[in-house]
Amino acid sequence: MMTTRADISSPVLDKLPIIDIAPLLDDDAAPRTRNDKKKTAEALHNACVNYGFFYLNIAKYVNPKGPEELMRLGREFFGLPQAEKDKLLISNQDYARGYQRLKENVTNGKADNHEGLDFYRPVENSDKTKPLWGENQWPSVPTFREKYEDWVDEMKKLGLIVMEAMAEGLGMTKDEWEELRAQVDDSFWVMRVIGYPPLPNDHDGFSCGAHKDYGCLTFLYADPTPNALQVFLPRPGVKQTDTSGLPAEGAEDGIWITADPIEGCIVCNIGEMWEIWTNGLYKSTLHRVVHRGSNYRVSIPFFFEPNFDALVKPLDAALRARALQPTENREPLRSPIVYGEFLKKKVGNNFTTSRDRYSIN
Ligand SMILES: N=C(N)NCCCC[C@H](N)C(=O)O
Ligand SMILES: O=C(O)CCC(=O)C(=O)O
Ligand SMILES: [Fe+2]
Repeated sequence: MMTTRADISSPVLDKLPIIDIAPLLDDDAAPRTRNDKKKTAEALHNACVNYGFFYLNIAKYVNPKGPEELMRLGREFFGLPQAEKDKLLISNQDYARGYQRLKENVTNGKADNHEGLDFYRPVENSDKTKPLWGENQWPSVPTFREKYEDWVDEMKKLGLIVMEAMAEGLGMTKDEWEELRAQVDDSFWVMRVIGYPPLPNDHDGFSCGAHKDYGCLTFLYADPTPNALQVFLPRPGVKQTDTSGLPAEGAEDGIWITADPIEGCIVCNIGEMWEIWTNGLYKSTLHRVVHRGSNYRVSIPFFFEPNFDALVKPLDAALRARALQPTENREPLRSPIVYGEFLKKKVGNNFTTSRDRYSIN
């Protein structure tokens, strides 16, 4: 079952896979059910090896009315007068939790053409002078908080469901899964509500520059706007037509494909922690947002991340797979990191306003 990156010059692989999570929701231990779960786990494994980006059909898991309502509430917030939104500025708290004005986010050193509202896992003994340790700032839009908190609960549970299936797909034993589970069972999750006006001056710049997500699994619910989210698929020998959005480390040959919303599905991609856990077998995929349409786009990514204190290092199951490869193809062993420390560095680089607070030069 263990495969390496497949030949992605095949045109069929330009289409991101769609994986139905329904078999993972069934508690029935009947052999048939087990087999369906196994197939789903294998599909996740292949999607992670070949793309790092895929759709999860969650129609059996959430009532579509839920996320539609989140979208409506998000739009209502972004539609408020600037002074109202500014009451929730991240500078009131820990320079992470709260509202960020248009172009306050930075990616690859350039301002992103979006505004956003970020929430993190609440912490005990909150202290707004400590990076990431402040309090969430909820808008006064009626029912906003309760509806979004419901979504957080649903997405946290979904995170564990998908993680367990991925553990199976990677060939982990029950004990190995328990060990991994203990690193993600108190997820230091992040939820963003992002508002994207059209790009100014004939589509200058990026709505969000090319990046990898930081943690484990991103679950993205977006409005139906097409051609906004783009995913980079490396393809040796195929020169990109548009290199401008790429950071240097990812400046390899390949193509950008769009990941347009599909009804009943969320877009899912894996973050850098999966890259470390699998020692590079699963690549965290570069993506960016280039919103050239004339509407105001809203997206709601939920980042299911490891626990703040999780020590993330290559998993034995990934090292077993690595041992099967010819020596010359083996990736060097990744260094362990503590997720929370890694996150602090990332967030410190994220805003024009936060660098001093996070001791970034
Ligand atoms: N996990 C989060 N918050 N993801 C948002 C990533 C957007 C890229 C970011 N400005 C960067 O430069 O890394
Ligand atoms: O808005 C989107 O479609 C993606 C946003 C994103 O990649 C992020 O916030 O990390
Ligand atoms: Fe992202």
